[in-house]
Amino acid sequence: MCGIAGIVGKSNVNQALYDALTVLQHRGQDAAGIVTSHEGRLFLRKDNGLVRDVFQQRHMQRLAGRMGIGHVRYPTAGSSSSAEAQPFYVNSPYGITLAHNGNLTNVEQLSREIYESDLRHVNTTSDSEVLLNVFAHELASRGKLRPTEEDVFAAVSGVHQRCIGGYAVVAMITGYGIVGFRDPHGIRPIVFGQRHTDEGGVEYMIASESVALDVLGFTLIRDLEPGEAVFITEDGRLFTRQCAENPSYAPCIFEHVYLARPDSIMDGVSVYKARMRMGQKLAEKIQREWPEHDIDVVIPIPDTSRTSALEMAHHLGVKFREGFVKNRYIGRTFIMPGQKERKKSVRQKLNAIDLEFRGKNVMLVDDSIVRGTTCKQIIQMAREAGAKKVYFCSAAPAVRYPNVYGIDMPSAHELIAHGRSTEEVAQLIGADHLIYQDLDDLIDAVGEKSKKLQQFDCAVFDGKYITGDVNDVYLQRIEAARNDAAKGMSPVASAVIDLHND
Ligand SMILES: O=P(O)(O)OC[C@H]1O[C@H](OP(=O)(O)OP(=O)(O)O)[C@H](O)[C@@H]1O
Ligand SMILES: NC(=O)CC[C@H](N)C(=O)O
Ligand SMILES: [Mg+2]
Repeated sequence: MCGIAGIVGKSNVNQALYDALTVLQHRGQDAAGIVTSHEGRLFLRKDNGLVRDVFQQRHMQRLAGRMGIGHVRYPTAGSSSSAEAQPFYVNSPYGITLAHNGNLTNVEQLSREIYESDLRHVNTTSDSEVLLNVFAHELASRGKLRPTEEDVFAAVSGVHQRCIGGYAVVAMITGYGIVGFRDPHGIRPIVFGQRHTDEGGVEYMIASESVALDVLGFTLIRDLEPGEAVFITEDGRLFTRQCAENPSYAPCIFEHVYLARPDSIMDGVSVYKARMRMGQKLAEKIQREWPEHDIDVVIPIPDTSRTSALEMAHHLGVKFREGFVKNRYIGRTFIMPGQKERKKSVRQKLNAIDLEFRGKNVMLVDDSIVRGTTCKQIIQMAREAGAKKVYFCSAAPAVRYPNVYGIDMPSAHELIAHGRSTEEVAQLIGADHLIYQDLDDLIDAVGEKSKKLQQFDCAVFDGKYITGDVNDVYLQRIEAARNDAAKGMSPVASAVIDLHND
């Protein structure tokens, strides 16, 4: 998951895009970028680092223009080199820049096609640069000097026919406008909204999560449907079109578990409320399967599990206490690139308040257990703080299978629950008792109040990949290419062939 944003405004959009990326920072901490367009010229700034580190005042001053797009990156393909920071650029046709959240599963075939049939050159190993070239080729093949919305939507249909995987995209066509589109299963999220300027004009924004619209004073119009595209012209006219032949809703359920901010509304569902229902269902499971429990206190593992832990404690009728204090200057550990960094960060990030643990049977609650980095250390910290018994609860089911649609979990063997029973995981992490949410309960927690959400991409829990093209051979290939050890090898840095960027 990365964060994407695009704005067509009535005055310079650089500051608004910067603010939007700051709000979306939880979706990617590795690199950030913004490109704006002014009188047919593009202005780009992108690099590795957090938003606040990448953009200095001199960069902001250069980013002139009333429309632009931005990106915060968490790599799932290629390398984490700054050459793969987004947005990406191609000069033909029109000058197109693109920012992508997701991951393509047929990128090897597409790369071949781009070179052999489309006669295009791609200079990095990023799937997003491939996606940009597919879109550019489809738009070029319309053969128009001045593209209309019909041409843009036809190009998106071409992308849907060729690309497989998860993708939520914003792309800027220099001199024409900004297009946003979503893959035909709606795996990755994307919304759009509007705000009125004091002069009575309307500005439009496209973003990964509604919280970015909220914070910038835009009102949410709606989510893009799976397969749908929205095109906003530079002069502020908005068009939408369904561009896929057989679209179906199967959004990634992990957005609700961990990725998204709780104050976002996704596909009509409040992430906050979905997490509360996860907590309630966990409490019901404990009451059902362990009615004689002796839990003295429920303690969340900050940050993401707070919402479900509070609700779980309430429904269990057990005290809720904040037993861990989080260092507000440390970001999310799960989306850090290497295991060494992740491990170190847990200790730096969380510290126990001993008096909440001493002599008690504590139930620690996290939103999920993925590699087990967090829970192993946290359980040890709880014991060191004097807990009598340490129980552990996960608001998501066991993560047993890789993700291939935009979350960096490529290697089954790095997942602590892969091929292991709940008891085996409990032993490995050192818990006296471990409880996972049932998948049906998670699905109900997210979808029960929604008519359109009957299906989700739950591949990390059940191994069923919604795009139908993911088999063992593919999984072995990405595991070999992207496991932690492989990523740790020094990458052959791609040269930056790009717009001026300093
Ligand atoms: O089993 P693991 O591999 O450790 O992954 C799971 C943990 O990682 C995430 O926390 P993170 O620190 O990324 O973010 P948060 O502050 O939003 O909870 C998640 O909330 C779990 O705590
Ligand atoms: N997490 C994402 O959405 C990543 C987007 C893209 N696959 C990249 O690696 O840059
Ligand atoms: Mg966490």
